[in-house]
Amino acid sequence: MTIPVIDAAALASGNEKELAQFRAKLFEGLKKYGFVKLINHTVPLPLVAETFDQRGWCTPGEEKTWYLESNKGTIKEPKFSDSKESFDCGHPNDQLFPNKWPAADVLPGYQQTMENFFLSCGDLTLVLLDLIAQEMQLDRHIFTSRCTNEASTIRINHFPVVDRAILDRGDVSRIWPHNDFGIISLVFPDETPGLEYEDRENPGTFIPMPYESEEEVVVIIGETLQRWTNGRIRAGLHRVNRPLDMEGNDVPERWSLVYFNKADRHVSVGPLEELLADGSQPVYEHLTALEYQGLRNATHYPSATL
Ligand SMILES: O=C(O)CCC(=O)C(=O)O
Ligand SMILES: [Fe+2]
Repeated sequence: MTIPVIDAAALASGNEKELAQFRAKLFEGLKKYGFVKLINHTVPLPLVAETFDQRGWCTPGEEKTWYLESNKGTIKEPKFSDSKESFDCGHPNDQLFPNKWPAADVLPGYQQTMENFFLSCGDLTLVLLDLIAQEMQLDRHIFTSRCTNEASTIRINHFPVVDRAILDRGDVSRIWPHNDFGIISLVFPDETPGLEYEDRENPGTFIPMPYESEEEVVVIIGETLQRWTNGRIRAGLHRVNRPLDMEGNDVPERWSLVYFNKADRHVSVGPLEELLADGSQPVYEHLTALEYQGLRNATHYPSATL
């Protein structure tokens, strides 16, 4: 089971024939595996590199206080914890949970880079959602009419150097197996191996996602798209492990950038009517995206407030 690497150049060129081929491959890969990798996508590579360079938030010491206050995600559980720290932020104009930024002199340029990265990734996700809808013979805006990216988030994950014995003990991992909650996610990993996807032919076993170049982005189906489509497209279960072929005791440091594209907070994450038109019974209940996020956070992060 090998995740396809798909050339997305047609997104920029707009060539109709190439776009139709891209659309078909995108849908086929996402449906079969829950994951695809794209190259020649529309997020500018210098912007990805610039965002990776924003590692100042991770400086040990007091400067981190602002980040810990703004962080919505990192909650340590006593057991089965993730050995990582992360910075999250949302849409630049999010009114409900406004972003908190460090003072400009603490991390110059940080806010601007994060906002640019947010908007660029957001644009790509909306284009992909329209293409998926078209390939399913649905109204092309069926998903994007429910998603303005106002509730979407980006996360910079930092996996510090850790003693291999701690990870091998079995109660701490880099990230335990999970589905992302949103519609689709974009993951930009660094070159340190670690991201693994579930082998659907052998449930419960995971396959390392090969890293070929900094030009690629991994697209992952999230639970909201699974629910909207009443299970026709399934979320991609994944985890972050240590590099399998490493030597020595120190598991090397790793970074990743993730864009979680999420449904607008007031919309239902239950099956869409159009997906039940063939008479299939709804498999998921209706609740709003905000309620769903709260429910999933409570499962993943029992002490989280959001
Ligand atoms: O670090 C990665 O490669 C993936 C991160 C991830 O799955 C997440 O943050 O939800
Ligand atoms: Fe994830």
